[in-house]
Amino acid sequence: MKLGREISGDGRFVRQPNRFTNRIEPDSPYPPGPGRYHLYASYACPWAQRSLIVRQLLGLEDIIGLTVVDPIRDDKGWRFTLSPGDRDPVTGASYLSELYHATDPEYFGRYTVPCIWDTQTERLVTNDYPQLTITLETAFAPWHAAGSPDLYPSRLRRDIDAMNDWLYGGINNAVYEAGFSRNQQKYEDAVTRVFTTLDRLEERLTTHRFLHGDQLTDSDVRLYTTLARFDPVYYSHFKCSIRRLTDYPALWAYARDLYQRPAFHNTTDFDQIKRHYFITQTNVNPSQVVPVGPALDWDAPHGRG
Ligand SMILES: N[C@@H](CCC(=O)N[C@@H](CS)C(=O)NCC(=O)O)C(=O)O
Repeated sequence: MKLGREISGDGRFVRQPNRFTNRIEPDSPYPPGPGRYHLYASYACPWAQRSLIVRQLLGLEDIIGLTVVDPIRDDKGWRFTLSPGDRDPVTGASYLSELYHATDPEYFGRYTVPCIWDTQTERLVTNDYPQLTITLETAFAPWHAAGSPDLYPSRLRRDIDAMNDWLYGGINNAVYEAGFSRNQQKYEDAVTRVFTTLDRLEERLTTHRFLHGDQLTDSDVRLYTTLARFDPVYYSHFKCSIRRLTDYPALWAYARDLYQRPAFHNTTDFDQIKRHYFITQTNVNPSQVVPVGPALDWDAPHGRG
C-alpha cells in the first residue's frame, strides 16, 4: 500500500485528509432521499464497517444502495470482484479508483472506503467517514425504520462528539499509528496511548452498559469496529500486544453484547478482516501468511442485561 506521503519525517503515520467532503443535507446540492445515493464499503475496514452497521441498525438498506469491495486490494486498489462479472452493478467500474477519477481526474491519494456515490450527478459526494454515520443518523431520519435507535440524540451530541474525538486519537487511529510507525519511540507512544485508553474504557464500561449510559449511540459503533479487530489483527499485526481484548472483562463482554445484535453480527466478517490486513498490508506482513487463530467465543453470554 502507498503510505509514503503519510509517513512524516520522524517516522510517524499521519493519515491523509479526506478528499471529498460534500454533505448530504436538506437544501443543498445533495439533498437526502431514497434511491439516489450508493455506499461503497468493505467488511474488512473499520471505518467502513461503521456505516454498514448504522445503515442496518436504522433500516436504511432499501434507501441507500451498497456495493461491497473484495477484501484483497491489488496494486490498483479496491476491486469489485465480489460483484457479478467483477463489475460494480451501479457504475460498471472494475476498480473503486474509477469513481475517484470520474469525480476528480487529478486525484492522487489512496482510494478509500467508505465513500458515497451520487447516482444523479455520477460523482463521489463524500469519503468523509466520520461524517458519514452522522449523516445517516440525522439527514436520513425521515427514512429510518420504525423503532430504530436514535444513535445521535440531541441531548448527547456534544458528549458523543467529544467521545468520538477521544476514541479516534486514543484507539481507532492509534492502532494504525502503532502498526505503521517506522520509529521505535513513535510506536511506543502510540501503543501506550492505546492501552491507557483501553484501561479507561474498561473502568467506564464496568459501570455503564454503553459509552453514554443506557443508550446505544454512534460512539459505541465507532469503538466496536476497533474492538472486533483487536485480538485477530491489531494485537499481532499492529504490535498492540500489551494485553488482549479478552483480558479486559467489561470491554470483552461489552464487545460481545454489541456483536450479538444483528447489525453488528451481520457486518462482522473475521475471515475478510484477517485476509485484508495480513495479505494486503505487505509493508507490515511481507509473507502475506494469514494466522489461523485466535479462537474466540463471540457468542458466549455477555451477562450485561
Ligand atoms: N478515508 C480515510 C480512512 C478510510 C480508510 O483508510 N480506508 C482504508 C481501508 S480501512 C482504505 O480504503 N484504504 C485504501 C488504501 O490504503 O489504498 C483515509 O483516507 O485514510
